[in-house]
Amino acid sequence: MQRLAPALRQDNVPLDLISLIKTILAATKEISFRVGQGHLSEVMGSTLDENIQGEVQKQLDVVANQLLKDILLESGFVKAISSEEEDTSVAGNINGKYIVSFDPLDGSSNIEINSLIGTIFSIMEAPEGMDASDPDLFKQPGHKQVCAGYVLYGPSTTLAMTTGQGTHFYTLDKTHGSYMLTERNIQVPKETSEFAINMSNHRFWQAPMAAYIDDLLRGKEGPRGRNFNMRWNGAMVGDVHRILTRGGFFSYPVDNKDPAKPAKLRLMYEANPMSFLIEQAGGLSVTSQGRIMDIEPEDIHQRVEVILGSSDEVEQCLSYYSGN
Ligand SMILES: O=P(O)(O)OC[C@H]1O[C@](O)(COP(=O)(O)O)[C@@H](O)[C@@H]1O
Ligand SMILES: [Mg+2]
Ligand SMILES: [Mg+2]
Repeated sequence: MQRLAPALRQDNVPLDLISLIKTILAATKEISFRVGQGHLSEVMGSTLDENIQGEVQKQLDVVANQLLKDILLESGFVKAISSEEEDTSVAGNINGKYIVSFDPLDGSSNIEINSLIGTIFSIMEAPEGMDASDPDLFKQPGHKQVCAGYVLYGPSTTLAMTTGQGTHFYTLDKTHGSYMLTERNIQVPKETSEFAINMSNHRFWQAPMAAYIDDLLRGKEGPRGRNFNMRWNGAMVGDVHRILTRGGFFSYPVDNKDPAKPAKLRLMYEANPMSFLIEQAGGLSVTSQGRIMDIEPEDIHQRVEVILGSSDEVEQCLSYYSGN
């Protein structure tokens, strides 16, 4: 079994990028330890503060954010960071080559039920000639990512990561504190009979998504001629991990539940990194209008519709929008 750094060197990943990845992963090892301590850790529970999205932050969100932020800003590798838990981007080293966006804890409503949570990150090169505090540093489409990944704090701590040369799984060996390469070149099967969507929003969806899901639910007797199974983790990291492992369809579509918030997932630190991982594993990741990684961002916290997973099923879903 190979350790992470030699595996990345073998893929000719630049040494400064490897150092940055190792820096992010050092924070995730600490988060993994704290998550594993559960209620033994004094960091469980809620703070009274709300983040910019108006959600009550869990204490663990705050701690995970602080760990990542501190280690990244101290490293000197980054020009700026942006995080779900920071209202604005935070300036780092003016000479830093990279910018990092992250969701320090994804699936935070799962914390108190001891279920799946994770950290999602996305790395791009910083455009030259811009100030470290310039929020426009982050206004680059997802296809500019040089690395993306998540760490899933499940029964084992698993890293899924891509540097543009396939998506690979690594497992944290807690006896040595090292991420070990456990599966190279993950492939998302083209076909699937499993879907993930928050069904409780059905009445708020647009007609094409409702029609697509209704046809899946009709199973063997419906137009698809086979039965479909459903899974929903309430944490995108858990759902995407299942899809990378055995295929599947995932969507958080636009809905009219809250007109001020037609989409739920965040482009910069949820949709873009997951899209890079899924595409590098042969899957598709789109909105009903086009490829997610081609979206020109306008805001570091912008939300976006997400439809991703096994390519045949994503295409099936899109055919309901195009009427084909
Ligand atoms: O509450 P719902 O509708 O089940 O939404 C679940 C979705 O919300 C998220 O948890 C949002 O992430 P955060 O926990 O980082 O806010 C996604 O991971 C997940 O897919
Ligand atoms: Mg999240
Ligand atoms: Mg979060």
